[in-house]
Parts: sequence; C-alpha cells; structure tokens
Amino acid sequence: MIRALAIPLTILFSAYFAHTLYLFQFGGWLNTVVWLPYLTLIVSLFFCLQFNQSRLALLSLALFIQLPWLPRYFSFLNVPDDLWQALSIVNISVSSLIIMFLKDRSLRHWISWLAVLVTIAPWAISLSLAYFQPLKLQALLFWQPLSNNWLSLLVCLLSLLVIVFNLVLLMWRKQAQDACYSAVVVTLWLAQHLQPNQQLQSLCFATAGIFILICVFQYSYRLAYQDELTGLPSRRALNQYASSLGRKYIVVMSDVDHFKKFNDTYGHDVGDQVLKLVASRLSKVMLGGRVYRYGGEEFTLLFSGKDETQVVAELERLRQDIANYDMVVRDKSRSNQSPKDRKSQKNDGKKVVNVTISLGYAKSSKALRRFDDCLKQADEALYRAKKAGRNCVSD
Ligand SMILES: Nc1nc2c(ncn2[C@@H]2O[C@H](COP(=O)(O)OP(=O)(O)OP(=O)(O)O)[C@@H](O)[C@H]2O)c(=O)[nH]1
Repeated sequence: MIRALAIPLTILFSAYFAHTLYLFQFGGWLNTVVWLPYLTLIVSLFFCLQFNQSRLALLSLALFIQLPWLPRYFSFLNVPDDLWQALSIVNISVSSLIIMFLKDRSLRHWISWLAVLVTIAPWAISLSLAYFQPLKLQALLFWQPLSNNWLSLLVCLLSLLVIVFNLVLLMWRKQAQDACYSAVVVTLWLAQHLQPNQQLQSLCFATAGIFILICVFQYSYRLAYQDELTGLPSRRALNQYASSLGRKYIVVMSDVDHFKKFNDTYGHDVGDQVLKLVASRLSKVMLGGRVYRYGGEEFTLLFSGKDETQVVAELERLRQDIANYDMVVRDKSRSNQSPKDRKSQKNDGKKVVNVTISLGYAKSSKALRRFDDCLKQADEALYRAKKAGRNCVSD
C-alpha cells in the first residue's frame, strides 16, 4: 500500500515544491535550506555509525568536508585557496575509490562507476596538466565553476537526470546502495558547478544525505527481514505478513527430503547451494503466492484468497519442477584452483544433483482462525507427506 503511494506522493510533493520555488523565486525563507545538508548529513553520519556502516559513514564525512562554505569556518587558519582545492581533490578521489572498490557487480554498480569516472576524469586530466606545465594549478582546472552558459546548464541537467534515474531505481528495485553512491558522487560533482547558487547546492547535499540514510535503513531492514543465504524473506517477515492476512488463506510448509544425508555426502557448502537453488525455484511460485525461509531446510508458502484446488495444482507443479530440475552445484575447492587449472578440467568441480521436496498444507477455517494454528496444521500435513514416502503434497 505504502509502496503504491510512493510515486504519486513523490510527484505531488515535487510539483508542490516546484510551485513554491516559482512563487518565492529562490528568495526569502528558502535561505533556511542552506542548513538542510548539515541536518541530513549529521543524522546520516549518526545512523551509519550506529549500524556499523563504515563506508557510508566515510561518504557522509566526504560530503561534509565538501560543503562549499566549510572553508569560511576555518578562515582564521588562513588556508590558501589552492590548498582547499587540493583537499577537495583528495576528498573526491578517496570517496570515488571507496565506491570503486565495492564488490557488487550489478548493472547499477556499473552506472555508479560511470558517474565516478565522469567525476574523476577531469580531476585526473587537470592534475596531469598541472604536473607537466608548472603553471598555477587553479588556472588549469577547466572544470571550475562554469559560467552561466549552456554547458553549465547541460552539466546540471545531466547530473540531475542521474539523480532522478537513481530515485526511480530506488523505488522500483528497492536497491538503495547504488542509488546512494551515485547520488554522493553526483553531488560532489555538482558542488563545483552550482557554486553561485547556495540553495540548489544545499538541496543536492541534503538529498545525498537522505540517500545515505535510506541506504542505512534499507540495510538494517534487510538484516532483520531477509534471509542472508537464500535472499528470501525471513520468518520474521512471515510473522509480520501473517498479521495482515484476511480470512481466506492457505499455508504450506515444505521441506527438502533427506537433506541431512545430502549434507553428509556432499558437504555443507554444496548443501547451501542446494538450498539457494530450491529457494530460487520456489520463488517462481504463481497465483500470487509468497515464499519465506522458515528456517534450516524448511520453506513456507502463503496463498491469500485462493481456492484449494488451484493451490494444490500449483504446489504439484512446483514439486515436479524441483524434482525434474538438474541442479548444477560447484565444488568450493575449485575456487582455490588457478583459472588455467579450471579450464583444463572443464567440468571438474561441477556436480549435477537432484533433490525433491515434500509439502504439507492447511487452509484457514472457522476452527483454524489463528495463523499459528494453521501453520501447525500445515506442519502436521508435511509430516504426513514425509510418512507417505516424500516427494509429494499432503493435506
Ligand atoms: N547446508 C546447510 N544445511 C542446513 C542448514 N540448515 C539446516 N541444515 C541441515 O539440514 C539437515 C536437516 O535434517 P533433518 O531435519 O534430520 O531432515 P532430513 O535429513 O531433511 O530428512 P527428512 O526431512 O526426514 O527428509 C540437518 O543436517 C541440518 O544440519 C543450512 O543453512 N545449510
């Protein structure tokens, strides 16, 4: 419900905000906006430290240092402008490096990379020019605040586009991390180009701070509600969803057959891979069903407002799909081999295994109003499926 409201509300508030900007023409009370980045960056730094998110804390600090009017507070130190510039370069380069050496390899990561490259390439060119021609560094920094020409406008528009793109990613894919990194980089970049406009600059810094905050909260949400191994929602998420269920629903308990034997034969690592594969097959459930990792090798499925016959047919389909699926698992020892060794033994280290699951279900009724009772009944049905020879569905 809240997710469905997110986009219309964002559009509404953006329109309201744009209208206000138009009315006040960037003047008057809007000067208070200058304080926003301080607030968001301090709060985000606080939560990053609370949740042990050192990289994000560093990025908050990097933004803080880059706040364009920070030098004013240190004016008593009489730091030359060139030194501030040099500190900025170090700051942006370090933040860019932090982002570049993250392990994620998704498309979103590469988009962040692009933003990073666009940011640091001018720095690198300027620095190398300064090295080869002993002129004043300041004179060579061609990325200096561009005058109010079309190029400056283009730069700002492009940067804002990246932010908007990341916002969309954030809403649809719920991946705050890359959105946050790009926002930080783009903000650092914009800081150079929007120098005469303090309000706009403040809004950019404040937005980056908010991105970091969202990122930290999303991370802690994942810790609490997502199973780390399979990526499925956890038992806590199941209990939370259960409290919002209507009257008509079906609970299914499923369990991988002879999993202990499997672990003993192939090892715990291969066992983990099998659990991941089973989870990925189960998550292809149709009829609007939801899958949770209940714990160990047990998974729970929930169907809200569906008929028993439809659900049983879907469970049969899932059971057969898993039983017929050749799961290719990798031997962990393979990762210690050199790439050459791996190439020479093409299929070595790969195993094809077959697993089956048993499923037991229970549907809500007058006698089974409480979710916990229904779950217990599904667990008993699972026990019956095991007794009946496994690899089957039972009620
Ligand atoms: N690899 C791996 N094994 C797990 C995990 N969680 C639980 N297990 C193992 O799953 C096995 C569960 O075994 P049992 O409950 O005896 O059941 P089973 O061997 O699947 O036999 P049946 O359920 O009767 O078909 C135990 O050996 C656990 O150690 C996990 O996250 N990873």
